[in-house]
Amino acid sequence: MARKSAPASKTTTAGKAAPAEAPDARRAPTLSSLRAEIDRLDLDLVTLLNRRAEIATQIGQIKHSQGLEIWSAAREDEVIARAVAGSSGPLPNETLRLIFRELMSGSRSLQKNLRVACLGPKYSYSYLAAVAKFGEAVDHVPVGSIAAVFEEVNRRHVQFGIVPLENSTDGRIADTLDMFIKLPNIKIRAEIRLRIHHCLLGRCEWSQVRRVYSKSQALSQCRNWLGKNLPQSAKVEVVSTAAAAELAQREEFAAAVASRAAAAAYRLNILAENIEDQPHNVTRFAVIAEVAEQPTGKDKTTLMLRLHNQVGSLNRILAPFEKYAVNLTWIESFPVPDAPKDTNPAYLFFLDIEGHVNDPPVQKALEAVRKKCDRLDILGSYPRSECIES
Ligand SMILES: O=C(O)C(=O)C[C@]1(C(=O)O)C=C[C@@H](O)C=C1
Repeated sequence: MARKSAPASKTTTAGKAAPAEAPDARRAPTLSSLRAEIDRLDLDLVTLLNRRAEIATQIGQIKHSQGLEIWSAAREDEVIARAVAGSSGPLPNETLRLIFRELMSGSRSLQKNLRVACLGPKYSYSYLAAVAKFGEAVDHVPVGSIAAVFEEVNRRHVQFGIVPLENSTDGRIADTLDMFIKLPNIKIRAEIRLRIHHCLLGRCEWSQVRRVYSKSQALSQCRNWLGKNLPQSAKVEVVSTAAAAELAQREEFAAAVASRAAAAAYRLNILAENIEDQPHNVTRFAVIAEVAEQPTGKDKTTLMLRLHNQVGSLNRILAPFEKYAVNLTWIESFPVPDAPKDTNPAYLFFLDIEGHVNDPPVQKALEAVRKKCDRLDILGSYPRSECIES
């Protein structure tokens, strides 16, 4: 347990006079006395951390015996929220969040070694989102495309995948929505709302940059900045921001728009930071898996609907949500990929609603919606999440 520092009063609670203070106790703490105190606290922490890990292992055994999943997004959010609420500083909340994330990542890995796929290479924003949700103690499996993340989950090569759903500046990520159409059995298990700060990375001087590599969305999120500050350079789209950083590492007069973490990983200089046009630039990622999530009490649900190609069909499917007071938080239309070309294009709609599919008002609304559309897929109910820094 944490030891307390020397008492301020010389009188004990029992009213007896305390023994005279040793001369050195009155002196200001020294570097070595403070370090000795930290050494003692660290040993106490190690004991507590191991005790916690033992309990998490027992929980893992119970989960195995009951066929329950090891990872619980809702429980992990709850543990972090409780730690932050119980803190009176001076550690910043973000630091506490990172410590508890790694603590749970470590205790989870004692229960089971999880594999998590994301769009790579390492230090892409998808990779940063994966680390933000699962910590470092999982096998991160960076793959070459969003489609490959879905395939890895579908073939059970990994338990979870991380895919971007939408960006606050740039809108929906078509490659992800397209894969939900192809593999509607894949479920959303959690969301990660990651604040995205882009940097310009390179080996040369800013004035020498001839080409700027990045993922299309990142180039688009920095369009004004790039137009103003690097008007002469060619903008070249590549598969991910981390792939762009790799290229900027190899080419002398190239730069990449990528994360600060990518700068360190690919040994690049940060030529400029926070170059995103909108200061509030957030990407929402989905954690995808084969199995759906249990209700947590503060959930949302993502739906995919195919409408009849008729007047008023969108209106008809929205009415039940109003009737049963189910709040709608996102709506995106997407042309049906396999629709015949000679007719008006048919549209799929992606919708987020508040609540879990097991909640009675959501059930009633969905029962009514199902009767009014061609097809309804429930892509998942999962806990709503806070925005976190990248
Ligand atoms: O509470 C649990 O279910 C645990 O398995 C323990 C624990 C933790 O370390 O706190 C670990 C993994 C889960 O994802 C959530 C929490």
